[in-house]
Amino acid sequence: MGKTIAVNAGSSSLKFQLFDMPSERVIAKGLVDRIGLAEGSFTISYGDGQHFKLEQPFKDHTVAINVLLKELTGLKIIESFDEITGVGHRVVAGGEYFKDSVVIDDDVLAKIDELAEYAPLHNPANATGIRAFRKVLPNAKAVAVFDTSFHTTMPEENYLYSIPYEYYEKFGARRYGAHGTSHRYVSAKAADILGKPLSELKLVTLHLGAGASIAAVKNGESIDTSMGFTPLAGITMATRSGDIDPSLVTFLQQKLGITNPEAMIDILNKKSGLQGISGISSDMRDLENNEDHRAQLAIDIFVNRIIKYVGSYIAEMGGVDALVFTAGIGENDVNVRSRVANAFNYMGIKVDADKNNVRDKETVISTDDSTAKVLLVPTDEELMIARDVERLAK
Ligand SMILES: Nc1ncnc2c1ncn2[C@@H]1O[C@H](COP(=O)(O)OP(=O)(O)O)[C@@H](O)[C@H]1O
Ligand SMILES: CC(=O)OP(=O)(O)O
Ligand SMILES: [Mg+2]
Repeated sequence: MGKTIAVNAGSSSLKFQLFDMPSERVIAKGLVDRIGLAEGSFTISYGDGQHFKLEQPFKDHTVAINVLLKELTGLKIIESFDEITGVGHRVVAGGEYFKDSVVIDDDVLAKIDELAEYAPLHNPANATGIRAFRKVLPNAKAVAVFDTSFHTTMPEENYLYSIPYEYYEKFGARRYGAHGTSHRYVSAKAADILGKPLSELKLVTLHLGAGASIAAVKNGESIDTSMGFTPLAGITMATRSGDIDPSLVTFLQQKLGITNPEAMIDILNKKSGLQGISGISSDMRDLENNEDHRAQLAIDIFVNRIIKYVGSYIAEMGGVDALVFTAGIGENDVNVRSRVANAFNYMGIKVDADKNNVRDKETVISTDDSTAKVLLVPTDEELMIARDVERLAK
């Protein structure tokens, strides 16, 4: 019995939820945004709809965590740090080391550091978060929950690239995927909504946030997913290119006079995607209300890449029982959901326009006669993380 904090450290943000366990009651949740920039903000909601907001710069994750814990006691959300007995950390890349969540020790932390190249925007931030919490809460049980774990069931033919086999054996060069905790959560919820065992379902889960990925979940297992060796691959994202011809990397390096290959990968990670195509914004909300041709083109490309993956996963599984939309865009964007799902009208999948006119709510949005269900399931990675802390603390 105690309180568990689930931490989702991004490259420039820190999301968290504080749970009372094992009841799973959410005591507080919030976000530290724009870490490392001149203007940062910290918001927290707790109690019966109470809100707190602080605007100040956050130099790094350690500062963010210190402020977070100070405010939790200051606002009397907790009396003392000792009440927090568990800390669960989202870690994006677990490589081939981690098929499940683990209690964090020095060896685990060293491996998370070692895997920085497998998720350059995420693992270093995740490791910083782990170290900062260790300092402040040295007695709490710390657990790492990996985005890649859920995808370790992929068959060889889907996780291997068509490159010399020895590169996989020697260097671990393969597809690992990401967002697994979210794909796992929404798959289980989808089975509940459909009233059928997960072990008998063919699902395509669409995690469409700033980072975005699609998974083919067959009989409860991930059999394929759009992200690759790193979270740069797959569909178009907020600032990431998704799939491109790898020859473009060296071609553009030469054209742009870039000698450091990491600088080129940085462009593909941070200056591409919706931002790169539109030249306006990486945020779908800004693009939808903008009539500029390139804003609309960015959305068209985003939708087109999603449709290609969904179609290929339906073919790969030999059918589909449900398409499941989640994350920032998937939970809120009525247009993207209807454009993607209605692309499969030819096989009898249909979205009901009225039912689809919702945001952020667990619901069925397909017509009664649709040949597969279309679902909206808000994700909850933090709850899954807290549950794993509880499981491993025993
Ligand atoms: N009302 C909305 N309509 C369309 N897109 C939205 C809306 N609200 C949020 N989003 C999109 O969701 C994204 C953030 O999703 P989120 O799942 O929080 O991503 P991440 O965890 O990768 O930061 C934003 O970049 C924005 O494009
Ligand atoms: C893996 C990944 O892309 O995560 P996020 O969507 O949180 O950036
Ligand atoms: Mg996310």
